[in-house]
Amino acid sequence: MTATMSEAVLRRAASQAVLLARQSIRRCLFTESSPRTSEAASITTEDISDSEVRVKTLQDMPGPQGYPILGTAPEYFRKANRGQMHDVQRKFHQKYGRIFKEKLGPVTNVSIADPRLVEELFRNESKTPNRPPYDAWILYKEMRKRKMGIMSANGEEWRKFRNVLSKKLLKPRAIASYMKDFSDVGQELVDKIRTNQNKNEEGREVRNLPDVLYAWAAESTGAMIMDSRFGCLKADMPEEISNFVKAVATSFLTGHQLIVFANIHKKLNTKIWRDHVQSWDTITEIAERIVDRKLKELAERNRNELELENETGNSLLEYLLANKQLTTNEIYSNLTELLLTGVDTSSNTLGTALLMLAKNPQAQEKLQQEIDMISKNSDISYDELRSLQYLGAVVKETLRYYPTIPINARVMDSDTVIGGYLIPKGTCILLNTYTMCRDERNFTNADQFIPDRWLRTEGRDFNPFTALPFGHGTRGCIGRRAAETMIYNALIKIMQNFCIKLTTTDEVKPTVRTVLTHFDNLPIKFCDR
Ligand code: HEM
Repeated sequence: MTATMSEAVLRRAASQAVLLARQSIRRCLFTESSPRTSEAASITTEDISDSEVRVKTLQDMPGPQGYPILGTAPEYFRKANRGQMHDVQRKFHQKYGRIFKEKLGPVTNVSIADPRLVEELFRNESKTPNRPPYDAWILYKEMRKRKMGIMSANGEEWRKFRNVLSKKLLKPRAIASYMKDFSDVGQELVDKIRTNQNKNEEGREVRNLPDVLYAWAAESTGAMIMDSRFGCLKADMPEEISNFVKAVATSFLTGHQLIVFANIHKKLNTKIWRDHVQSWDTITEIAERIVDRKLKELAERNRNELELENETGNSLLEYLLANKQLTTNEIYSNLTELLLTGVDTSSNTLGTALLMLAKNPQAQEKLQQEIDMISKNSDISYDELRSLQYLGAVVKETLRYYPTIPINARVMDSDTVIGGYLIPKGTCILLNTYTMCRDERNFTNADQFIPDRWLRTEGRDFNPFTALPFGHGTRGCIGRRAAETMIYNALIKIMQNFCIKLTTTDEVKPTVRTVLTHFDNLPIKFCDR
């Protein structure tokens, strides 16, 4: 027991654990709406042993010893493990079990990889959950005196942003209004793929495919967030926009390099830090220019008319400007953070989905058959899109097989019991989505790509807390609906035009730099259908 934990806290925690154990048994045995899992369904009172009910402390928790002062940090920097944080964590879980602790320098993190523990964590969340701060973003914002946005803010400030933005981003009707844009951008992606195909090959590779997918994501997200068509996929893309797209990519890459020791990089003014600052400056400047242009345009329109429309009809930007709950500076910062978050995640998810389809020709054929049922020449509605079951299953299976965010995280804002351990307030808990999704105990044939497992007819037999690629709860991904809608639209257009094939038989390994990416090696080619 650590000195900082009072008896009262421990007693409260112990009774919390007993209560949780009882609730968990009751839920599993009697509640229809609880996650149905073969494992959970077979839990009995005997499974909750005495040792689980008696609360333990962090000191009792297993975990790697690590090196003096540095802890396990060197493990992640070893050559073989670089960019493989998801796999290092998986191996630690294989050795130490479903919950372990590790010291990274002076900080102790806890990792979990069991859907029941994930559920426990989410059920204990406060109304304003926190993820670990993205230090590089925070340092930049402090330096330039910029406001935080939905990604970087915490507490009541975050809640205000979330409430305002959810009204537009989480409502199906609001997302449905972007269908035309997403479909048009999907067509532009197909055109760009054709332009960039190497002309002398049959089944052609595409030059700079990751950049093309990045540009697609910037164009789709921009259309939704900024109410602007940037022209990222056009041959005559303006230089300003080209710099903008590059800046978005640089900001994420350098942001990842700055995950550790961001403050030291800032103090020493290293190249990584300077590039990071430069990319944020570019993004902010362009984002602010777009918002200002819209503000001017709106000032010339009838406000009452605008306020009436703003629930569904108007774009996100018009809605934010009309509803006035956020200041102009808050709008700048929120739109920029939405754009930054949306582009990296969506482009990499689409890239990985294409790779999985290339690797699994049968799944690709089945998807093409479903898509061929819809007319090539008429616009598809949002409801029709959501009814394409196999398309949804392919994207879900891609995100299970290679979750784009392989490790989610929370910083608990009160002492919490998870898995029978009292975890002190302020501890960072890593939720290992990748590890859980590749665990045979959670998914049958976990190392195989089987979209059919997501079809309603297949009687899903896994715990929904195992595969949460968009996170969960009030802090879960606010762009989920938008991301799915833009990815579905892009896949429809691609499948209508091309068959995708692998260009290598070698093993293709992803790397993790906050997002899991195949952009360092995406060996696929596009053959005309
Ligand atoms: C397939 C693509 C995407 C994936 C896999 C993804 C995944 C995630 C995950 C795992 C989180 C953390 C959730 C949590 O903490 O529980 C998250 C948060 C977030 N995502 Fe996404 N995301 C995607 C696309 C997008 C898009 C397109 C946008 C913007 C339009 C977006 C905006 C955000 C924001 C703003 C947050 C922070 C929400 C908050 O703190 O309240 N995401 N995303």
